[in-house]
Amino acid sequence: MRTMSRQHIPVRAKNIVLIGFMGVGKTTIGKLVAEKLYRDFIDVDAEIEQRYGMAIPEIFAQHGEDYFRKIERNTIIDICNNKQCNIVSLGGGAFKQEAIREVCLESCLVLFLDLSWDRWKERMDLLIENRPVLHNKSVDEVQQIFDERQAIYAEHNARVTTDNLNPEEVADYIVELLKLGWELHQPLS
Ligand SMILES: Nc1ncnc2c1ncn2[C@@H]1O[C@H](COP(=O)(O)OP(=O)(O)OP(=O)(O)O)[C@@H](O)[C@H]1O
Ligand SMILES: O=C(O)C1=C[C@@H](O)[C@@H](O)[C@H](O)C1
Ligand SMILES: [Mg+2]
Repeated sequence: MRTMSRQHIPVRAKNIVLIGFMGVGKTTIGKLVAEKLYRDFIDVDAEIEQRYGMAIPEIFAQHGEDYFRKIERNTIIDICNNKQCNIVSLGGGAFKQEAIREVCLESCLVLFLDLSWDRWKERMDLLIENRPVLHNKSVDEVQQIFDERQAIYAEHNARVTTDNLNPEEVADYIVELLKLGWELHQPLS
C-alpha cells in the first residue's frame, strides 16, 4: 500500500489516537467513540494479536517484552502511515517509545485518557490476568509504574479526565470535543 504523506492531513481526516495507562478505558471508550462517529475502530493490542496469531500474554511469555515493543512500534507506524479517519486505541505502554510518540503526534490527534491513581486502584483486580506488565508486582510497584508513565502521556493534544464518568459519558465528551475542533478546523491543543 502506498504510504500517505503525514503532512497536510486535514484535521477532520486525522486518526484519533487514545493514550493512557493500562485499564483507563482506551479500548472500551475508543469503540464507543467510533460507533458514535461512524468511524472504523482499531485496537492496537487486538490488531497485534490478529497479525501475529498470539495473545499478548503469550507474546510476552514466548518472545519477551522487547519483541512485543518492536511489533507494537511497527504496527502503529503502519497504521499511522496507511489509515485516516480511524479511532485508534493504543496499548498502555506504547507511548514509552519515542518513535511511536513522534509518528502519532505528527499525523494524528492524540487524546490522553486520564484517571487518578485512587480510581485506577479500584480497577486493578479486573486487569491483572491479561496485562503481563502487572504480573508479580506489589501495589506499590504498580503505583511506581503508574507515576513514571505520567511523563510519557504528557505529550498529547488534549487531556480527558475520566474520574467518576462511565464509558458512555467519556465517549460523549470526546465526540463533543472533536466536533468543536473540527468546526474550528484546527487540532485541539
Ligand atoms: N470510565 C470507566 N468507568 C468504569 N470502568 C471502566 C471505565 N472505562 C473502562 N472501564 C473498565 O475498565 C476495564 C479496562 O478497560 P479497557 O480494557 O478499555 O482499558 P484499556 O485502557 O484499553 O487498557 P490497556 O491499556 O491494557 O489496553 C474494563 O473492565 C472496562 O469495562
Ligand atoms: O502498559 C503496558 O505496558 C501494556 C498495556 C497493554 O495494553 C498491552 O499493550 C501490553 O499488555 C502492555
Ligand atoms: Mg486496550
